[in-house]
Amino acid sequence: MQTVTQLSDLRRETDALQASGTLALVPTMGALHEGHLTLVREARRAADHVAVSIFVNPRQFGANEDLDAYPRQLARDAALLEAEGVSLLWAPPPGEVYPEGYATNVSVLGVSEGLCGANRPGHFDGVATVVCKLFNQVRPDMAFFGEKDWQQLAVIRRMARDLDLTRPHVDAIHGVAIVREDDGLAMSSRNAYLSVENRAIAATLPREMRLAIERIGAGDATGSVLQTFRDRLLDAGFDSVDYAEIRDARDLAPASEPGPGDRFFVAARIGGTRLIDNMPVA
Ligand SMILES: Nc1ncnc2c1ncn2[C@@H]1O[C@H](COP(=O)(O)OP(=O)(O)OP(=O)(O)O)[C@@H](O)[C@H]1O
Ligand SMILES: CC(C)(CO)[C@@H](O)C(=O)[O-]
Ligand code: BAL
Repeated sequence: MQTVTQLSDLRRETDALQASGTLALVPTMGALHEGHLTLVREARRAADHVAVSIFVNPRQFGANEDLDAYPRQLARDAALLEAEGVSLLWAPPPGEVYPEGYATNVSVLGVSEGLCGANRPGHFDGVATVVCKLFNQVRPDMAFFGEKDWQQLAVIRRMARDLDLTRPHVDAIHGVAIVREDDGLAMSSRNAYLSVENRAIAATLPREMRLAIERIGAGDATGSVLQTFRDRLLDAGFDSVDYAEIRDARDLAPASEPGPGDRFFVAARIGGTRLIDNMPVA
């Protein structure tokens, strides 16, 4: 595996890889876990070569968010990726991605609004901007993202479609199902922030989501199911629920009568850590 940190070295490496087959990109912010490694394995199955980027992107963190605290463990991550047969690790410093004078923003309307977009103003501009840059830097044939960040995936697909991206083309942007811990909690680098006590409470999130979906399936009124869901998370020990909403899985439009094709989206906070999850309604 080649580790590259400078743009001036990147093109040589990606050209060499693409001379002998297809190239898949897996963008990450590092602190890798089984969720990321599942993306890498799917990418390896689909392409001849896999590139992984590790970049903690300052532009997608709000002023009061955890940019400084975000876990950085490049040597450990590099060893994990090497063991998975990754060909290229692209790990630029912030100044390489946003040099002095950098002034361009990619903003995707519609799907960026609501859900995480409402709680984290500017977050999806930061995501769209850096993913657009990563695509142009690496020019992969395909890219892999996790469905844990479902709204992010919708934003990236919308951007690729709207900007007529070809490397990768929108049809080559793949979503990978959420990888969960044994107790159902969606894997996330931020789970490492949880105390032992809060980690146990965190598992009530997917459990309560399944219960709520069952009640909706049984015909209970959605409004009262969602209110009970919020109350039960707070009773379990969560500090707050940022949102608990059912939306169309594709365009994220609010669903008035939940049914097939809709998903349940939740963000909730515990001990200062913000957890997100989503599941199909039917
Ligand atoms: N549990 C998971 N299952 C599937 N994909 C995942 C999972 N966790 C992360 N990913 C995907 O890995 C990619 C990189 O995500 P990122 O590095 O932000 O990790 P993360 O665990 O989501 O971190 P964070 O705690 O910051 O949300 C994204 O496409 C994300 O959706
Ligand atoms: C896609 C991404 C790597 C862009 O910084 C990030 O949002 C993430 O890790 O999901
Ligand atoms: N996993 C999405 C990246 C973020 O929360 O900033």
